[in-house]
Amino acid sequence: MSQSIQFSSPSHTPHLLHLPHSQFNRPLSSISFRRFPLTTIKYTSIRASSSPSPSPDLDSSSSSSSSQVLLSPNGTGAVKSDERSVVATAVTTDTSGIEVDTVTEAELKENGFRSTRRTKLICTIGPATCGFEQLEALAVGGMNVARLNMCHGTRDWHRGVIRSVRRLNEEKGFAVAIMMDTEGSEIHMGDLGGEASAKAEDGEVWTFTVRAFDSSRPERTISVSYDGFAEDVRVGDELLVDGGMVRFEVIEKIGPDVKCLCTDPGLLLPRANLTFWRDGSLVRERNAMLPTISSKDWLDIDFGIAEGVDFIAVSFVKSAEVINHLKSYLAARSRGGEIGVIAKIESIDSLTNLEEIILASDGAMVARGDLGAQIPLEQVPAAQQRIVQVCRALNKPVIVASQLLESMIEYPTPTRAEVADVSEAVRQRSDALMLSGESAMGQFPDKALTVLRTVSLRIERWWREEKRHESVPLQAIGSSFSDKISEEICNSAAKMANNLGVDAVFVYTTSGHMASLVSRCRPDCPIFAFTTTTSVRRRLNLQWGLIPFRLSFSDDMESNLNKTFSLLKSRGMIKSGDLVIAVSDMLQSIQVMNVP
Ligand SMILES: Nc1ncnc2c1ncn2[C@@H]1O[C@H](COP(=O)(O)OP(=O)(O)O)[C@@H](O)[C@H]1O
Ligand SMILES: C=C(OP(=O)(O)O)C(=O)O
Ligand SMILES: [K+]
Ligand SMILES: [Mg+2]
Repeated sequence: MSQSIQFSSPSHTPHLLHLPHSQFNRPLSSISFRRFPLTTIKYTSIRASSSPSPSPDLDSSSSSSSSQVLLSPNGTGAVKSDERSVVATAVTTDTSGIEVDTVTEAELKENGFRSTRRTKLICTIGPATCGFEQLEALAVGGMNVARLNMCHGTRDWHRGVIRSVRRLNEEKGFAVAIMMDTEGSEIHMGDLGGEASAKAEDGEVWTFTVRAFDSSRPERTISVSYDGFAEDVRVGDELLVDGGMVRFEVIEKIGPDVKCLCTDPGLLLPRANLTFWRDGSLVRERNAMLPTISSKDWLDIDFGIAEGVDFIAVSFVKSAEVINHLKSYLAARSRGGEIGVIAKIESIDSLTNLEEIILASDGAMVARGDLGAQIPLEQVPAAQQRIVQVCRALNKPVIVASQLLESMIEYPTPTRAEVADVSEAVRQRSDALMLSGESAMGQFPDKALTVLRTVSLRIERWWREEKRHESVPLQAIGSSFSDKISEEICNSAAKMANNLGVDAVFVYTTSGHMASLVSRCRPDCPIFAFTTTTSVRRRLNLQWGLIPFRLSFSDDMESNLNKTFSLLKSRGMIKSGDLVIAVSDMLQSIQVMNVP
């Protein structure tokens, strides 16, 4: 038997209360069935109530699916190494209509709902991880999103990776999303003529030049991407490579060549970012002249649209304007709202305009690599906390990125300080953590991912054991009345979930919005998000606590629940007696019930 609260309007005939049904007639503990008063609130529109059968996703991964197909996500929890052997196959059973990746299935069966990982994991794909088997190992290890940094590699190379990830999703039932990260027009070094790195020693004089090389790179010479470089720098400026990992002082300018003395030695990596400082401040005039999205970036964006990426992360965002521009560009060229725009917060301007940028975006990234080159390092932790809080308040997913496990590029074990940094990001309840060089070109990509996964799980459990339910009041964000109702429903459902100790919140959502509202509350239990399209399912894979499933459903909640229970039960992913709260954005309702 279920207990429900429902909101309805005169223009919409709700399915009233969910009366006991043959499938729901287990008494809910000792509480006798009682109808909650039906709250009738007048408003003109109920989102999605008029479109109970959303158009099917055109994505190839869904084309073979029947209307009953239910897909479960990957990487929601820990994967023991001995499970890897069983993980390889997607299970498709025509009779039951279920398709599910065995990682999630095994996880839910063995450890129950509580053990699922809430913090999402992003891996930058590079030479160390671009093969199909390597990508599969990452998916099995918990990768929710694969990031492609357009600063590196050719479009053909990126296309190969995108197609491999898509194939992995189709063949193994994963829901790994793809995030394309733009190069941006910031100044960076050339590609070192094919060398993996170059060592700059203390006291050496190097030449930074805008000249192109005909053949191989002359010794101690670095090409620079920006034509105005030699004109803009001055003798005495400090040149920071890769956010200060290596430092030089400008000592002489000779036409297109700039002679620089190495003051902090280190490894120069291909296409590393360059910033310059004068009298203790970042030189920014030059940046203001350059477009946030360069002409090369626009071509990459067209490529991303054509290849169907799920997110575009925009480097060096300065204002909301560029985000709005890109969003209208995408709306005109890709199927409605299918590509999420992530603002990378990595410049002083982006901090100044933080709220408006985040409001305009579909999410943000704390891009600590470049941010740490633009503001003093000791200010980065406070900036991180502020960005995470603003994203939470405005209900946008937030990614903490760069150097989380930097030492694991070379070593199989992280430093204690790195573990503490990962823990802090998890404790701040950020949606996702990101690996960069650790997974792109490091020696231990799978181990680095395992560290993120195990540390996330442990810190999340610790949080729950300490019963640190969120006491932070969440500001109201909905603009329409219908949105406000959805928000109140999700806030209440999350609170009820914590107070009643339910096993899971089920959310039925066509656009994904309702699921993100539940995620925003960071409830104690996992959130099963049922959505009708594979593209929404993949995008939800970036958000905290959401286990996104694809399922075709109607606006009849009782039949949706029946269908979900029987599909999940038949695969052993839930069991009779589990306590569930269900919310839906078609019928704005909250129901509490035991799984029959
Ligand atoms: N697609 C790629 N091809 C080759 N190398 C890559 C690729 N993506 C990332 N890398 C390597 O991984 C390093 C870390 O990645 P990332 O942090 O995304 O780039 P960056 O250091 O340029 O900001 C890069 O410096 C580069 O050496
Ligand atoms: C994630 C970042 O951007 P990129 O790796 O593209 O420089 C960063 O600067 O931290
Ligand atoms: K980039
Ligand atoms: Mg950056």
